[in-house]
Amino acid sequence: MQDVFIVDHPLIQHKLTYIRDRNTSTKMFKELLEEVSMLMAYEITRNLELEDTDIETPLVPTRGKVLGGKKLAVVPILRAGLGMVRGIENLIPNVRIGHLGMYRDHDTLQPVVYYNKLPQDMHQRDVILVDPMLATGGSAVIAVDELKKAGARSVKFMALIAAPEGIRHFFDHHPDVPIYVAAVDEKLSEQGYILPGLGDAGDRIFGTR
Ligand SMILES: O=P(O)(O)OC[C@H]1O[C@H](OP(=O)(O)OP(=O)(O)O)[C@H](O)[C@@H]1O
Ligand SMILES: O=c1cc[nH]c(=O)[nH]1
Ligand SMILES: [Mg+2]
Repeated sequence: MQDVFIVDHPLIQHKLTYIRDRNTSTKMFKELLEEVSMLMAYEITRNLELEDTDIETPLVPTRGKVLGGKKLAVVPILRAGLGMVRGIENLIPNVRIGHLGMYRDHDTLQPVVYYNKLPQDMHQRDVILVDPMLATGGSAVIAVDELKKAGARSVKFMALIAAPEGIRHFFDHHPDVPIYVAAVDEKLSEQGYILPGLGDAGDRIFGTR
């Protein structure tokens, strides 16, 4: 399949420009990332199943639609993925949250997994995996490996910015998992940073540099 959906609503493009800007404060960075995540989640959840339900308005009985029984989970890749969770929770307050902790080794750029806590009933859940950055794609590939190992019913990957190299690497391993991004940037730097990108997402969210 190899589907890449670029969610480039004008509001998202506007906010993304300020997210990229090095002069944007930690507070604004977090708020903007949350807002963009909510807007992207609106698009990702477009095909959620609905079922009929009978209710009464103050005037007459009627039939309405509510979300069907399909179970969802949001799984952020720590740390930076945490910055995208609240925006999704604003739309789906009861969504279950799993956590996958990993960081890129600075020299090898290989992901190192340090934490895995997923809902027990993953085989019943459709998962939205979130991480702002898809750079070499190494972290996302390992994360989807973990989700598939846990039996996830389906997986969608939502990132803010992707590098073309990362998209290719991701689909080499998981062609069945669609990618949703706000932007596909030009390329990776020699140090494995996305260009033009936004710098180190985790450091900018948590103010660690
Ligand atoms: O596609 P890749 O080349 O694997 O790079 C992307 C990963 O790098 C960043 O995390 P980082 O390793 O900086 O950890 P952090 O979130 O704790 O800062 C980012 O949030 C992704 O998880
Ligand atoms: O540009 C990049 C690449 C990997 N991780 C980041 O946070 N930023
Ligand atoms: Mg980081």
